[in-house]
Amino acid sequence: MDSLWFSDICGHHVSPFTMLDFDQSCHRKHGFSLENKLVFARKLYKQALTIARVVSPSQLAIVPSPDKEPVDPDQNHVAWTSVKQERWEGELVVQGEIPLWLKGTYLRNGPGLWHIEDYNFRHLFDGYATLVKLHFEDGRLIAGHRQIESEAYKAAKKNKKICFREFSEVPKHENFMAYVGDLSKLLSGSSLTDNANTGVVKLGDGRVVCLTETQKGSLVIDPNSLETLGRFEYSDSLGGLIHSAHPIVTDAEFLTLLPDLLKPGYLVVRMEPGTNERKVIGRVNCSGGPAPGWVHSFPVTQHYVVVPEMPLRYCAQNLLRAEPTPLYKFQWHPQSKAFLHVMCKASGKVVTSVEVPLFVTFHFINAYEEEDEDGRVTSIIADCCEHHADTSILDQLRLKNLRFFKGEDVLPDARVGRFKIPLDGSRNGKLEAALDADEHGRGMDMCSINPAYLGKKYRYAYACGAQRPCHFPNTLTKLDFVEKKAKNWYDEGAVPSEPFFVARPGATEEDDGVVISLISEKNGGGYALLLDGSTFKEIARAKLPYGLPYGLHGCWVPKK
Ligand SMILES: CC(=O)/C=C/C=C(C)/C=C/C1=C(C)CCCC1(C)C
Ligand SMILES: CC(/C=C/C=O)=C\C=C\C=O
Ligand SMILES: [Fe+2]
Repeated sequence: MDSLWFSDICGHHVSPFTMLDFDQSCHRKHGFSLENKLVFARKLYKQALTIARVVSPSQLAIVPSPDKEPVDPDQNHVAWTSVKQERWEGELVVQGEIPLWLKGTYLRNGPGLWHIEDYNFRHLFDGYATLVKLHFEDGRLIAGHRQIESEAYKAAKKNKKICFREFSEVPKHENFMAYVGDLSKLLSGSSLTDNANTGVVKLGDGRVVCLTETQKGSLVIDPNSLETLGRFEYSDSLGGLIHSAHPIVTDAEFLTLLPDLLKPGYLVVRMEPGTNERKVIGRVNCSGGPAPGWVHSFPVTQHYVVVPEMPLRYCAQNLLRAEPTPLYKFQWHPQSKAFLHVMCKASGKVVTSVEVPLFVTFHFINAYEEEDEDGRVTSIIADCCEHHADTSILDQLRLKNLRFFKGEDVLPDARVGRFKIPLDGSRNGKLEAALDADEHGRGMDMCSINPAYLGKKYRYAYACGAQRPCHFPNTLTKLDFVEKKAKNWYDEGAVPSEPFFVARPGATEEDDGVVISLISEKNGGGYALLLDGSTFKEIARAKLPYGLPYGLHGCWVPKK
């Protein structure tokens, strides 16, 4: 398959995967007419025939495959069970005390529906998005959840089958012609999902947007009713089909990375509040590999954007496959090495690109600049939830693995990986654990910080850690990078979601605030939990009428 190349209508030889950027690349080079599109469609058809000759039928997914995942109701923790109903809202009875200063709505997004009819999805990341809200006011708590009405979700419900390409699921085709049709839709991007199931952000202008890794999966929602209001249309002509699922969002800007699959690299872009137009800050070329590394997230300092180039790279042939590979749409290229690039936010210049030890991360935690006594920036520190350069965590997040826990200690080890990037022209950066990983049970992911410390030297982070034996992060942990200690919260059999820090208005201490998490209990129940940001002790909890599935990332919408 590596030798399979498409040629675009302009005669450029490009890999099938770079054709995903077809609109962008051809437009840039030649403009884009209807006539060109037709010529392209004809060529595409011929190329699909070529692919069909070299790829086995199971890889093409023409034949519906009998790949239902077994679901054992006794083993099925509510965290990994589809949400019970489309929507619900109600006031919760609070045990303990919600601080009166906590006024606003915590929103949490995540993949909450993992089946259509009797077809069960395979991977945690495939589920249709469920948005949850916790509205705090006057010590009271109103909760609710609602399915996000993406095109992918609506089409699946209407047609009773998967209709778009999800993280690991691919629509099944009745026959070869249907496959060819779908292939062309893949290349134009129209068959990609808009299932915005990863995160939710509040833009500086107040709009609230749910996101995933496809750009079309940027959906505006109403933070009160949780209604899906429509697609967030980027008004620029930057093109491309994918972006980082975790933009950096402040009241002043929205920064994100657009991987360039045609000429391996990344565009660093910025969007101002009140606009839908992303403007290019600069471009980074990859230092290794046949394709850019997966960029689920990236960190910034006050003056720089750090662009990670992981050896886990986007992969053309895995994208075309219908049956998931252990690394899904990605491939591990250790020989291509790992790099971190540093771009100046003001000028767009790449000030350094350093090789670093191989790493695997979904989530960067924060980054900051280190200065010498004359105030010159000498290096950058960038922290992430690092999986010891082991990609097996991706497969561990298959629903089959999450649902069948028999008490074995199978969660792969993770740590807070701390990169040190020298700015003196040296070619290599360092990677070490920021604290002993035993402090948090060698589980580490789903992090948050006090947002006032974004890009600045910071002391605390909140994340999910592990109490072993376990198969998934099952604790909430507060990390102290000065004392190199962690405080852990644990409830036997419970699956907590990302601890989200909200600062007390007027606070001067970094950890003065509360930490919010939603807990899925082993008995099928669930509750909202508030911990004190400083002591990390419980201050309030409120039982939900039924347990909710696991969720990913959240945001805070303060009450105006
Ligand atoms: C839920 C989560 O964290 C990640 C979701 C990732 C998705 C939906 C990725 C989708 C993709 C495609 C459908 C095709 C192109 C590659 C890729 C961005 C992985
Ligand atoms: C839930 C998760 C990793 C857990 C590992 O310990 C990763 C989620 C990634 C997407 O947002
Ligand atoms: Fe994420």
